Formats: sequence, C-alpha cells, structure tokens
Amino acid sequence: MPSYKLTYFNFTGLGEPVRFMLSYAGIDFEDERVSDEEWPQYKPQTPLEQVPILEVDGKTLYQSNAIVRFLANKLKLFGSSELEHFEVDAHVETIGDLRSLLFNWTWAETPENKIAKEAEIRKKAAFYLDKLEASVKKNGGYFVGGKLSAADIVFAGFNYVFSYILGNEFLADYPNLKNLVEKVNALPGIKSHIAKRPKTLC
Ligand SMILES: N[C@@H](CCC(=O)N[C@@H](CS)C(=O)NCC(=O)O)C(=O)O
Repeated sequence: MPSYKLTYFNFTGLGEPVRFMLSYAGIDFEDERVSDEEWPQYKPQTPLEQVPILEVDGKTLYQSNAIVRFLANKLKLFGSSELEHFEVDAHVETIGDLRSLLFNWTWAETPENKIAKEAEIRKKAAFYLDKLEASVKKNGGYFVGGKLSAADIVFAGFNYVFSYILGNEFLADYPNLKNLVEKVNALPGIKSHIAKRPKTLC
C-alpha cells in the first residue's frame, strides 16, 4: 500500500478536493497543515513554492488539478468513455475557473477593490454556477454520465470555501448543485472526513 502525505495550509481551499478524493477512496493519508509561521521555511522545498503537494511514496506531486487528475485516473473517476473523460476534465477546469475568480477576489484584492468589484464578481460567479447547474440537471444528478466522477468530488470539496466567500446560501438558487453536494458529502469516506476535519473558517 503506497503512503500518502498531503501538505496544505490549515483550511479547506485548494487542498480539500484532494482530501475529498483520498477520503472517498478510503486511502489513509497524512494531513499535514503548515502554519503561516512555518511556511517561509517550507516554501522553497516545494516544486513551485506553493501548496498543495501530495507525496506518494516520497514522490512529490504538485499543481492541484494535476493531482486531482492523477487520483481520478487511479480511482476510475473519469467517466466511461473518452468523451466522458473529456467532459469530466472540462468540468474540473470550469470549477477551477470559478475557484480562481473567487480566490483572487477574496485574497488578492485590496479591501477597497474588493468592495468595488463585488457585483461584477457575483455576476461572473453566477455565470459559472448557471452552467454547472444546467449540467447536473441534464446529466441525471451528476456532472457527467449520470454517475459519480472527479468533477462532482472537486465541486463538493470547494463547497465550504465557496460558502465562506459567497455566503452560506449561495446554492439556494441551484437545487441540482445543492443536491449534488449533499450526495457527495454523504459518501461514507467523505462524511467521516468532514466529521473529523479541523474546524476552520474557510
Ligand atoms: N496552480 C496552483 C496554485 C497553488 C496556490 O496558489 N497555492 C497557494 C495557496 S491556495 C500558496 O501556496 N500560497 C503560498 C505562496 O504562494 O507563498 C495549484 O492549483 O496547485
């Protein structure tokens, strides 16, 4: 059995989709959470001076979406055909675009710009959420092919931090996405991860 160690900060963020995928599969992993004080020493030791990184038997994987794809391949979470594989990938990228939009707004803007840009950001976020909602509606309760894929797990993995940014009710107008998150969060491995993960703000 390979050993897995995920390193990220002590919040859900970009680490959580990876934590969700490992938990879904029942893979035991060390959940290393680097503090702000430890980070300057840790940073130069990582391939791109960023986290998350996933060490698998000592080999360091980096770039969160590439890690998600690595696990999706291993766990057969890429649909049932080449075209479904593409669809899963495209959805992971779309969720990633939404994630970049929201993270950049929340953590890379000055407080004044944050306020000034709020309406524009919410409109852009709604564009992505509308598209994602339509996919789940069309595809039998999942993003692709009427069955669980990496895209579903990634979206559910971001739900906590998206709720922090957009507000707890951000899925109120998206019943299919809400239902999808509830379904993924109720999968046994993910449910127990959520129950035991450290309580963090985002
Ligand atoms: N494209 C990278 C982005 C990683 C990233 O932005 N990580 C942030 C945390 S969310 C980080 O390590 N920040 C600390 C730093 O850059 O010093 C990925 O998806 O893994």
